[in-house]
Amino acid sequence: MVATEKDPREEVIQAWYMDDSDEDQRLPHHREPKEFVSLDQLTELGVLSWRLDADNYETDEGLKKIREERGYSYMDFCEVSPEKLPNYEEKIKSFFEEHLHTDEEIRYTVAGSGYFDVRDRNERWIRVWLKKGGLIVLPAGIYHRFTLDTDNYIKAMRLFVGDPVWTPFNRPHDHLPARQEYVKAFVHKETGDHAVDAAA
Ligand SMILES: CSCCC(=O)/C(O)=C/O
Ligand SMILES: [Fe+2]
Repeated sequence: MVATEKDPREEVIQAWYMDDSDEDQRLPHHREPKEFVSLDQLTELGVLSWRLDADNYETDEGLKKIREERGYSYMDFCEVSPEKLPNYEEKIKSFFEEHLHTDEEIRYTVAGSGYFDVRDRNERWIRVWLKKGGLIVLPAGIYHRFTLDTDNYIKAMRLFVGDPVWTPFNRPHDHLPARQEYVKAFVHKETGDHAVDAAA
């Protein structure tokens, strides 16, 4: 892609640093002034992203290629809304608890939208807004959480390598190998000639 062309992913995936307010978790929570985070910055944290054709996911060659290359053999759908999700209040509360998984969390929005919040290297929350057509991979070991936005609806495809394990490990779970590997690969990694870490 030429530098002046807009990245098509940005139409369905946007990210920004969050404010510190306790208002409704479904609000955007932009800082003042707004502080956007690029998809390249997300990649630096291990968060990968694609834009796909959500109206044709059954036949989409782009999705097929990602699944083949990354070994995503398992697929199902998770619909989150007050009407569709059993035990909605309990589930939405647990999705918004800061947690990690010992495997990647792969979510592809085929309808609606929602916020996946991830911690950066300095423990600041980045809000990642995933709309229809956006696919993200959160790496194993990254602390994150999920909430609906004010439209109150998402239908997400969930992908996994082999039999799925959805277990959330609520923070703190720093001793888990998945967390230690994440920290080594993305928090304490060498960038240029100096190490960047949370204490910097
Ligand atoms: C839209 S998928 C529901 C959220 C979820 O599965 C999860 O693990 C969030 O971290
Ligand atoms: Fe999760």
